[in-house]
Amino acid sequence: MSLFPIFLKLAARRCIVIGGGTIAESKIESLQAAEANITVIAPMVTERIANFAAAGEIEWLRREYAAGDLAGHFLVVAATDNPATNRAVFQEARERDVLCNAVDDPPFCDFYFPSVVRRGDLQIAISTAGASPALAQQLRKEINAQLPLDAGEWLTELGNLRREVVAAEPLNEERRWLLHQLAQREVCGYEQCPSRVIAREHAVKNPKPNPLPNKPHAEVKP
Ligand SMILES: C[C@@]1(CC(=O)O)C2=NC(=C\c3[nH]c(c(CCC(=O)O)c3CC(=O)O)Cc3[nH]c(c(CC(=O)O)c3CCC(=O)O)/C=C3\N/C(=C\2)[C@@H](CCC(=O)O)[C@]3(C)CC(=O)O)/[C@H]1CCC(=O)O
Ligand SMILES: NC(=O)c1ccc[n+]([C@@H]2O[C@H](COP(=O)([O-])OP(=O)(O)OC[C@H]3O[C@@H](n4cnc5c(N)ncnc54)[C@H](O)[C@@H]3O)[C@@H](O)[C@H]2O)c1
Repeated sequence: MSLFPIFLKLAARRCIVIGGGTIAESKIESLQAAEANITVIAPMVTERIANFAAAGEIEWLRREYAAGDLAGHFLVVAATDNPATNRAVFQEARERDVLCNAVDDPPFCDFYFPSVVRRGDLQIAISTAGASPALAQQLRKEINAQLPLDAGEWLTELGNLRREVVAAEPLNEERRWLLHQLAQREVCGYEQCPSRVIAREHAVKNPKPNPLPNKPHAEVKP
C-alpha cells in the first residue's frame, strides 16, 4: 500500500495521547512542536510529561483510558504498554473518524510517524512504510550529518526575499527563473545582500503592470 505524504497543520487541534511512558513522551514532543492542543490520559507518566502538565503546556488526566475519551479529537496516539488497550483505542478512533497511530502496531495505524531532520521550517521526513524503521533512522542520521546547521536561518532569509520578489514581480517565467536562481545562493537579512541586490535589479526589468486606474466610486475624498 502506498502511503500519502503530507505535512499537517495541527496548531490548536485537539490531539490525545493514551499512555504516558517514554514512547508517549516522544510523540507528545512531536505534537508540541506542531503547537497541537494535547491531552494525555494515563495513570502514570514520565517526569517530563508531568512537568509539561504542571507548566500548563498539556492536560493530563490521571486515569486509564475509557471508551468515549476520543470524542471531539482530531488525532490520537495509543502508546500504552498494553496492545489490547491500544487496539481498543484504534477501534474507537475508527468509529469516530479520528486519525490514529497505535505505536509499533502497523495494522492499527492510520498514519506512521516518520524519521525527521529539522532545521527551522525545513523538515525532511523519511518513511519506509514500516518496512524498516531502523533504515529510516539511519537515513535521518546521514542526512542530518550532511545538512548545514544553519539551513533553517538560511531558509528564513530566502523566504523573506521570496516574499519581496513576489510583491515586486508578476507571476511569470521571469519570476520563476529568478526564484530558482536565488534558491541556489547565499541570502542574508542585510539591505545590501548581493542576492537582494540581484532581485531588485531584476524587478526593474520585470515589473508588475500598473494597477488599473481607480473607478470614480472607489475614490476616497480627503
Ligand atoms: C521512524 C520512527 C519514528 C517514531 O517512532 O517516532 C519509527 N520507528 C522508529 C524507530 C524504531 N522502531 C523500531 C526500531 C527497532 C529496529 C526495527 O525493528 O527496525 C527502531 C529503531 C531503533 O530505535 O532501534 C521497532 C518497530 N517499529 C515498528 C515496529 C512494528 C512492526 O514493524 O511491525 C517495530 C518492531 C517492534 C517489535 O519488534 O516489537 C513500527 C513503526 N515504527 C515507525 C516509526 C512506523 C514506521 C516508520 C517507517 O515508515 O519506516 C511504524 C510502522 C508505526 C509507528 O510507530 O508509527 C523511529 C525512528 C526515529 C528516529 O530515530 O529518527
Ligand atoms: N520503550 C521503548 O524503547 C520501546 C521501543 C519500542 C516499542 N515500545 C512499545 O511502545 C509501548 C509503550 O512503551 P513505553 O516504554 O512508553 O511503555 P511504559 O511502560 O514506559 O509506559 C506505559 C504507559 O502506558 C500507561 N498505561 C497503561 N495502561 C493504560 C491504560 N489502560 N490507559 C491509559 N494509559 C495506560 C502507563 O501508565 C504508562 O504511562 C509498549 O507497547 C512498548 O512495547 C517501547
